[in-house]
Amino acid sequence: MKTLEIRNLTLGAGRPKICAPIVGKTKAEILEEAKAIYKLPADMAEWRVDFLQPITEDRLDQQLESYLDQVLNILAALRACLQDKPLLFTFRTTAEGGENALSPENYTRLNQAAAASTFADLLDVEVSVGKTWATQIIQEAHSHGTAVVGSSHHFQRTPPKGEMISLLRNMQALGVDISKIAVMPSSIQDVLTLLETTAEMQTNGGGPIITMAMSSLGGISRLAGEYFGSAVTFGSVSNSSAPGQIPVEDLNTILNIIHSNLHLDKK
Ligand SMILES: O=C1C[C@@](O)(C(=O)O)C[C@@H](O)[C@@H]1O
Repeated sequence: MKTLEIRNLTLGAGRPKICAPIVGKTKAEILEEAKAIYKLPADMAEWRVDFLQPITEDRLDQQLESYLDQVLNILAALRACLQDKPLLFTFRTTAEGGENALSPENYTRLNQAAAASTFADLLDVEVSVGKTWATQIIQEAHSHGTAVVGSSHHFQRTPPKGEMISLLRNMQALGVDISKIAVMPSSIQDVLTLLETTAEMQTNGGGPIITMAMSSLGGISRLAGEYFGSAVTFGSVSNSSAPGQIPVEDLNTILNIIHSNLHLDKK
């Protein structure tokens, strides 16, 4: 599998990297969470921008300019706070399980502004925004040296394996650097389908992928990335950003045990 270098991290090789989401509603809360993450064994942080209390909650699209100023101001402060830890910028839309919504045009403008600031190392781009918009974001991100995580979230179900593979491959064809899929399992068979998809993608030669089955039923998928081929696992700090996330410190312990166990045969 191709790997991706982000600052001091190699994504797609060795132990999965731990990403801690920041879900504060205000600048003060956001920076407090970033300070806590800086001290934890998290390899990187994700700012879930959709959790930020917008200037006028229901009229985000109309207030875009001031919203962009607010976001970029916080992004600069986050960059300083996290120092060398890579930062993923994510606006998760309500349609994909997030806390806020933007028109496709404004979603594109927000992500392009974040890329142009160069404060974030990676941008999460929901491919459901459409090929034209996604391509514009990816091009802008790459022109500033910002990597892109293509994403697709299924909070109601686990799609069949063929559908998940097509989704992940289509993201790769769009030119993203990492492709991610999150699904909701309703049985252990769904979790196995997700793991099987991950293992199959690992051998297809594309870039790194990130997969998870949400809720406690899917817990194993957040731990077993080194076996099946998921490059990053999201772990909670005080509040989680999705069902089933495991606290960062527990994740670190378990991932380390799995990693050393996997290398026992080589000793
Ligand atoms: O896409 C993901 C994965 C996630 O939904 C999870 O299930 O851990 C958590 C989100 O914050 C992140 O953007």
